[in-house]
Amino acid sequence: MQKILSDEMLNRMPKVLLHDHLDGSVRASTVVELAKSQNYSALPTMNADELSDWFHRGANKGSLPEYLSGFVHTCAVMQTPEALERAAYEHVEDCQKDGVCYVEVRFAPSLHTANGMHWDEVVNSVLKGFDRGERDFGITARLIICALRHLDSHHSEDMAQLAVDFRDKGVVGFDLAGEEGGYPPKKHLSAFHFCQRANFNLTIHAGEGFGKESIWQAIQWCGAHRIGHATRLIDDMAVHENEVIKMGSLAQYVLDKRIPLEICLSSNIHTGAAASFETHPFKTFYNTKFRVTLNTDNRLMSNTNMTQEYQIARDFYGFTFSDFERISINSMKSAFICYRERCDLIYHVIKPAFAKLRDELAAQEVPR
Ligand SMILES: O=c1[nH]cnc2c1ncn2[C@@H]1O[C@H](CO)[C@@H](O)[C@H]1O
Ligand SMILES: [Zn+2]
Repeated sequence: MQKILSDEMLNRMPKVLLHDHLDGSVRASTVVELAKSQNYSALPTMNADELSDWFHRGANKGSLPEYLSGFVHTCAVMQTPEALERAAYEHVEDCQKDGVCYVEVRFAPSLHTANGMHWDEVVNSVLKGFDRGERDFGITARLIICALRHLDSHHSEDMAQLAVDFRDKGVVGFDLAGEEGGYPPKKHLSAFHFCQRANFNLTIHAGEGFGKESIWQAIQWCGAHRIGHATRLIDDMAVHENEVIKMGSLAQYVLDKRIPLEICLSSNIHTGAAASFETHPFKTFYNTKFRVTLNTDNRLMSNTNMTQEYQIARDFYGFTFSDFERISINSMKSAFICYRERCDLIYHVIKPAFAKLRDELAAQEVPR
């Protein structure tokens, strides 16, 4: 019989988080403290709980541009090396408390130069926070650098170069983020080609605020190895009674090449990429054997964490212990660290922890 998976057990499952924005996940209390110390007076409230609600209300309007509007404030208070290091350090701590064993955090360095920091200093400060966090909390944190899709191709080329420059210091990938409609990834081809020639990792936000064409461009023009969100990939499939009965060539390609999809359930509801958890295509993707991963996107704006995303998978899609183990392992397989490190984490961290939890579950009294 199916055992009940408690929230506490979901929290303790070793989770792998591949899509999590630094500037969308900073603690509300930290935003308030930084604002006070920096005399930043534009926050709507100086009360951390109210601020947290305010961010979430602003994000939960069913549109990506509205969702993104709150980032002005988090970025405004992260303009010094100390503030960035603190946010990065706390990020690792929060992930560890959430049962995450490996996290790839992303952010856009160009949003942190308002007070004159150079990109190198920006990136170094975040990596310093991760280093300290890794030592104190015993989990692994790596960085992905985002270019912003509404800026020009010189900007994305600079960010691609920056990411590759830091490849041996903790940066593992390059991404394109920001408003999707009207800003196709193809506009930043030179940055992606630069990364490809450097044998570097690429993920691209696509199929969230725009349709499947954006996913197609991200993969076939830009060479993305993973897709951020990919929600609208469902538009390339004919579904009847929850079964995929026909697939277009793009969906078939994504399935056959095992391209990982960085699914962000709560965030998708907030931005309007999906209307509800019930109608979200995640379960269809999972049942059809797409390489899906579960992610938070923005823990502050979407008022979530990994345990909560796992709760949603349990409550709305009937996920079992084995499903969660598969998701954690598949996510780790999809990470941007090297193969040996991925295997190490799978065989020495994830599998043993799931084995222990499985024993605990087996020891639970079975109702007669
Ligand atoms: O769901 C999203 N879709 C697209 N862009 C996003 C999303 N969440 C955050 N950002 C954008 O990425 C930047 C760097 O972290 C953020 O400042 C925000 O503008
Ligand atoms: Zn994102």
